[in-house]
Amino acid sequence: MEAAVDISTIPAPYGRITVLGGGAWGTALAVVAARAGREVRLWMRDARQAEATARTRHNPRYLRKTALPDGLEAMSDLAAALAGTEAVLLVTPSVTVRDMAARAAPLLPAGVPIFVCAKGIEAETGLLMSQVAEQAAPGRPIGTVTGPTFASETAAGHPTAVTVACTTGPDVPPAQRPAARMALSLTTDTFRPYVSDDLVGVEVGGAVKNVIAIACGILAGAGFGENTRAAIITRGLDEIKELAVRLGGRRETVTGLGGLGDLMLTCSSPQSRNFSYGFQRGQGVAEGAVFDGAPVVVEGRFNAVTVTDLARRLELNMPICEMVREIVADGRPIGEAFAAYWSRPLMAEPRAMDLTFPHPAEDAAARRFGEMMP
Ligand SMILES: NC(=O)C1=CN([C@@H]2O[C@H](COP(=O)(O)OP(=O)(O)OC[C@H]3O[C@@H](n4cnc5c(N)ncnc54)[C@H](OP(=O)(O)O)[C@@H]3O)[C@@H](O)[C@H]2O)C=CC1
Ligand SMILES: O=C(CO)COP(=O)(O)O
Repeated sequence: MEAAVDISTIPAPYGRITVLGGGAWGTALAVVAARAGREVRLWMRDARQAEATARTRHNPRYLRKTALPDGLEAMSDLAAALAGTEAVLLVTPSVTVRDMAARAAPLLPAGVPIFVCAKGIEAETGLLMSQVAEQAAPGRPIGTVTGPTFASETAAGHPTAVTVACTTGPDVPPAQRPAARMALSLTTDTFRPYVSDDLVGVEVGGAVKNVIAIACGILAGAGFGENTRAAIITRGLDEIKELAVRLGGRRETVTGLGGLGDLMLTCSSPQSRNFSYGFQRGQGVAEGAVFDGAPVVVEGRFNAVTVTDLARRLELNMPICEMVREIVADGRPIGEAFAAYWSRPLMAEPRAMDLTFPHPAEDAAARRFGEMMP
């Protein structure tokens, strides 16, 4: 006989969810939540875009082919979007998270959780996105939904898995914890969330992988193949792990969906804006001419600086992120920056062995890469 399920252990999904940000990922998450049976309000800052979305049932600017399901309402009035909501997904670029959370806070009752889905680290403070939201909208659980998720594939119904993590009060039973409730609230036949209690670990993965993806893009654009990509992904994972652990996250979280999963996706697909930005730079396209000058959200370009600022403060060695910073922020020629990265002293894997030797072919590397890369 099958064991009876104790229904007190099953989380209650949220009834109404508000998504702040009508870009590609905000629209995709709103579609997922509506498909999962939630009543969804999708807030976008542009009134004309919201009106057209509501009228045509398609977002005219992002994921244009995706028909919006019943139960999803688009609007530009922030107070109306947040009225009566039970949980918020904040899905605007990382530089806007503090402002958006502060605008939402007075319109949200205490206790309504905010899940920040932007990937990054704040420039002025070195804080993770959940920590930024916690400061700007205190008095509520703060979490994230993250993982290897291209918006267009999620919206098209490709099987997609994410990690959901959230702060929780000490006495909250497992089924009432916001991460579990949000995971259930977003579950559909094709969208499968996992729950994590390591918010720091999953967020560090999301912030740093975009910088590593730029490095992979640059090297692919310069003509290097899969050996090089695998090396950068693996050494990039090591940088993510070091930062996550230093900030209080757990080592094993880094090999989950929000770490290795997202790193693999972003580092190996031209669909990624970060990879694609890097690819164009690696082919010799000048900084201002990438994406023909269009204002595309490339989080890693900005976060190469925020991540390395934080690493420097923590005295943590993150050489791939430093190389990307030199190229995208300091304007160092790619060949020179890569040669310097590649011909650093030889060392041990793992870092704990603490072993280094001078690189015997440093000058040859500088000549080779300096000649063949822009
Ligand atoms: N796209 C993806 O596959 C995924 C993206 N993410 C993350 O989600 C975040 C958002 O990315 P994504 O949706 O793809 O980006 P998009 O460029 O597709 O959309 C950005 C959205 O944010 C809005 N926005 C920009 N600035 C502001 C502001 N100051 N105040 C309010 N709204 C603003 C834009 O409005 P407008 O159109 O009016 O400019 C637009 O609706 C990023 O951190 C990204 O890394 C995470 C997982 C997957
Ligand atoms: O975060 C993403 C996939 O998980 C989207 O990556 P890009 O921002 O590089 O397109």
